[in-house]
Amino acid sequence: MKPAKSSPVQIARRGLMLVISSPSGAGKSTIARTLLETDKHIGLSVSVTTRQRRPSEVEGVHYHFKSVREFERLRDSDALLEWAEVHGNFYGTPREPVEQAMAEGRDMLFDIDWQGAQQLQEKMSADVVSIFVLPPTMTELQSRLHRRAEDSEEVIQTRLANSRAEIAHWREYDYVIINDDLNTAFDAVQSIVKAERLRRDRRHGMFDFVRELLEETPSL
Ligand SMILES: Nc1ncnc2c1ncn2[C@@H]1O[C@H](COP(=O)(O)OP(=O)(O)OP(=O)(O)O)[C@@H](O)[C@H]1O
Ligand SMILES: Nc1nc2c(ncn2[C@@H]2O[C@H](COP(=O)(O)O)[C@@H](O)[C@H]2O)c(=O)[nH]1
Repeated sequence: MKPAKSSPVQIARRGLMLVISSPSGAGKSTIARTLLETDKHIGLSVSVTTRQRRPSEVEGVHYHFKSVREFERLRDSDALLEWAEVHGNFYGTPREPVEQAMAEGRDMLFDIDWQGAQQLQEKMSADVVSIFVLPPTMTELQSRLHRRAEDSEEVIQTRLANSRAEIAHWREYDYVIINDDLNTAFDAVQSIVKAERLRRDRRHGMFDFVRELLEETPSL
């Protein structure tokens, strides 16, 4: 006999944590921004940082800009889910908005480095899907940092010097994409999000089915 038709899902599906990392200038923030604009079902985890605000950045939208003292206070009171020193500044993910989003089944995007990705993977591996973005060439990476024209030459050189060590972590990610043509790279990210949501929804829907299956004829 076939099991009874499954009833509506009882347990809330947890949100997806989409982590995107790359060396500076490879284009992860551009891809992330496009995803946030086109997909209303994903929100951005707004990090705290001790870095200087760039001319184009808005407090509370791109980052919460903090002094080192304020950052240390947040870190030491366990208000950060993960944190790292990157290119000489501190960055961290506020814990509370993430835990709330996950519990409510809302998907979240994290534009964080490999150290942060490792920490989230250790703490919340079941919820994390990670993508590493590579530049097509190192020359193009350098050109993009210059064309962006948001950082001093000294900062650009520091970021370029750090890029090889960052790229060395590519294998730790679930997906790796090359951001040569932006549309192609963005399509790949959209496909990943779609597939991962489908996988989670299907697995989640199985909870009720399996429960009913096992309850169907208890004597068997
Ligand atoms: N596929 C692409 N082709 C050409 N330019 C690109 C492409 N993707 C992004 N860019 C440009 O490259 C520059 C760097 O991109 P972006 O700021 O997104 O990099 P990032 O990886 O987020 O860097 P960071 O880690 O420093 O924040 C920007 O000026 C952006 O417009
Ligand atoms: N571990 C974390 N890394 C973060 C976080 N927020 C941003 N970042 C990463 O820092 C570098 C530099 O960013 P930029 O905005 O100064 O160019 C980049 O790799 C970001 O992904 C965070 O909360 N935690």
